[in-house]
Amino acid sequence: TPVEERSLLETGEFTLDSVRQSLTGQEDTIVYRLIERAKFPLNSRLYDQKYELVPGSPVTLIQFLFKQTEIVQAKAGRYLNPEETPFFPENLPPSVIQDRTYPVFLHPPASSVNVNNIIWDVYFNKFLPLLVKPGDDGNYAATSASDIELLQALSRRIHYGKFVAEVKYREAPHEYEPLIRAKDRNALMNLLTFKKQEEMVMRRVEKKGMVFGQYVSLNDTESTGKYKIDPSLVSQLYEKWVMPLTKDVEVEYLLKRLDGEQKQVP
Ligand SMILES: C=C(O[C@@H]1C=C(C(=O)O)C=C[C@H]1O)C(=O)O
Repeated sequence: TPVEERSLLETGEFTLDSVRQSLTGQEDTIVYRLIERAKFPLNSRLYDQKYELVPGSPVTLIQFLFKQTEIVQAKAGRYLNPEETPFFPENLPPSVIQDRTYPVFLHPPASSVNVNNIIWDVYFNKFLPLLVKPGDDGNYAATSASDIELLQALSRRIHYGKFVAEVKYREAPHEYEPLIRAKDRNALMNLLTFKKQEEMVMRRVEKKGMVFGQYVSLNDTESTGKYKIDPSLVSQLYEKWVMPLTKDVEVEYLLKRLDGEQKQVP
């Protein structure tokens, strides 16, 4: 199996390289799911409580369906996996199946970082209107299923920042520790940022938007030059939100990285 497709929790080989390979594999999932969501129009009634699509409840239909989905998936053990972060963590039921155990790689006090409320807000208020055409086809069940899968893929990618941060910390603890103790967010952000890597990611996801978003025809000479989603929108999504939020997760994780750890004797 290509390394991009294996879970690092399976192999236990966490290095900056292997973590980046996992992020690369996750790009494929994100681009496929963008293409799937773009098949439906906005369907804004799903996201607007005033239509009261869930009778007698103060929540939007998407909130209702998302929470119910997480409840079912929690029973299957989804959130025992440290790569997964719930959007509605309150009162999730325990897993009903005998689950495998996961190796502990993350620093436990820092592993609970959760920015899903920000991902939710950015997705519905800023990004979705750019991705889809306006309108309402009433296809709420399929549209919400598509939103849920896409949001879960984005959340998994962004929260992978925890694994990235742990790897970077272990590679250079003496560089990180003073900044963590000083709670210096800006200096931490600078230390963990690799501009060249970010530019590569942006170019690659745009290319994936082109390759995965082609219209396939049996007639070789026929090329419409059109794509199922705008490839530059994919790199915009990464530049404006996915990478900055991944780095926020890295910073938040690092700020908690020394919690519960004994102070070193100088
Ligand atoms: C995830 C990393 O940390 C930062 C975030 C990146 C991203 O979100 O793709 C890329 C480079 C770094 O600035 C990394 O170094 O790979």
